[in-house]
Amino acid sequence: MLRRSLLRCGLIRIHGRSPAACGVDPPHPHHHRRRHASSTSAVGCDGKLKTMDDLGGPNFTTSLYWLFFKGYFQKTQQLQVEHSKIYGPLWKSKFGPLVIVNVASAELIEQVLRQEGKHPIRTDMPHWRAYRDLRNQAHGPLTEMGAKWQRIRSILNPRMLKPKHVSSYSNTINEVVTDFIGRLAHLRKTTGNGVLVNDVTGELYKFAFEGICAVLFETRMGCMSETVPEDTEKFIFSVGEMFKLSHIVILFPQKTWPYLPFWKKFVASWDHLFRLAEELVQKKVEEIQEKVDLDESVEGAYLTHLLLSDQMTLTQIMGSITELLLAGVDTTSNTISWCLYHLAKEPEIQELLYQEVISVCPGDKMPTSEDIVHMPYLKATIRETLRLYPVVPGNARLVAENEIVVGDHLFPKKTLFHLCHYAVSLNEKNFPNPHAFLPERWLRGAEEKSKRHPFASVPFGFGIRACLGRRVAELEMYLVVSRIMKHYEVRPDPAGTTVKPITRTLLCPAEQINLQFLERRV
Ligand code: HEM
Repeated sequence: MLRRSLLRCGLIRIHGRSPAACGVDPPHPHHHRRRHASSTSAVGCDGKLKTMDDLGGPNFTTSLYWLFFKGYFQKTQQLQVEHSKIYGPLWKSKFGPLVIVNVASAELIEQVLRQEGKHPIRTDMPHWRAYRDLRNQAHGPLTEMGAKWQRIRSILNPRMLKPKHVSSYSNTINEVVTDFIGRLAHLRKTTGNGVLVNDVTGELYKFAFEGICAVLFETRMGCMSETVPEDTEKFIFSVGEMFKLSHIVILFPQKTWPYLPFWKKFVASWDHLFRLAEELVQKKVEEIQEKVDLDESVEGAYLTHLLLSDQMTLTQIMGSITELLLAGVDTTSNTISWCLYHLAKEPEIQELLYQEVISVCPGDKMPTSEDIVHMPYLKATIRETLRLYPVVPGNARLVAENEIVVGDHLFPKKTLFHLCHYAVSLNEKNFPNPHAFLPERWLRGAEEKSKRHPFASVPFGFGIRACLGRRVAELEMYLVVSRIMKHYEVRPDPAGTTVKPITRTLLCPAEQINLQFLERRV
């Protein structure tokens, strides 16, 4: 039950594909013999396939012992590493009737991902869906499934992923970055003896929230000002509350939810999220209507496009926009926090970044997405951050419709896979000296890069259900990190605190990150 809840709160997918379509013949009833091995398979032509029963791994008691006695409950990313050392790249964890197959090698992860069906489905997320059913709200890209999910993605994808559209968000994001740099200056002066900024992750959370709202709603929320507007505070609080309660609600059987006190709070948090989204969408509708009435041309970015394109109802737009917002704040802000935390310890890397940024954008010139193309070291730095701290450290998939071959094992329908991205991207076979922060790994021509398995680090996922916000997130990260490097030399907290990662669905800093920002003398 507990593990099921952890997985449900994570990123579970259900996908199906006919055996022929995924290059796997139907198994022989007695001898599971594979005829068309996939390109990455370790099984020879005559190799007999093993079954789930042949797979090793901890039983329920052992798993509980690791989680609660050995203290890995909040370090499940590290549990991937420890268990893969004991059991190898493929093992099963049993939680009562629930069996999870852990996959911890780049080759095997590729095999699972390449057998993805036409409509991969994330976990049924019954608690999130139950709220939407209760309030007649629409599902968005995170919670929708099947053909309906595909339709949503086909509408949302172009303006989120196509480079020409994404680059048009540079100015909007740069405005938010300008305000963030101003906020850093203010915090240093008022609370940090002229240099220190406390809780950089919290500040970056507001930055990421403001940035994604500016892109999605084309509206500034005021998170960068000294006093954050009450409605915005409440929105941020409701997101946190909803995520926190999600973990609790899912522990109980669905039929008991209406009687649970925290179910009411959970519903109230969602109500607030949808209410604010509704207000913002409504405001935009009125703005557009006014312009239309005055015969003025209507220009705008994401939301305006969705409203004008008429492909979704207002309710559907709200459902999708709310979910984009939920997926797009903690992920980006945690990654930028980790990046700055590491850079603070690496003055030489900062110097290289600084030189790169000022050579492409001298003086007051703000970087655009076209400028970023000429900043390979910046891109490599963000990429290395995502390797060392994959915000989604483990991604799960439930193969619902057909049997699946992974390595030399044949798994039955409805097998739940847990893809151990953290263990793989920190394995020295894939990345020598894996704990070192080495952006060079990602530079074109790096010898190591050319030999590396393409699935050794896939921080945004892979395939048709991969991250919808990847391009926007990258742009936000490039713009904010490059401009911080231009203005400041970042140094560690003088208190010398070491911050370790923990898993709260996402990979988060276990403690507050405080950093010094020393003004660059130009
Ligand atoms: C550093 C930032 C980010 C990282 C590392 C990240 C990573 C991921 C990962 C690993 C997935 C699951 C992919 C899979 O299952 O294969 C995902 C899904 C998703 N992400 Fe992101 N993400 C980030 C930022 C964003 C942003 C800014 C947005 C919104 C604008 C966003 C929206 C989504 C959505 C909607 C999904 C679900 C897609 C679907 O199920 O169709 N993400 N993300």
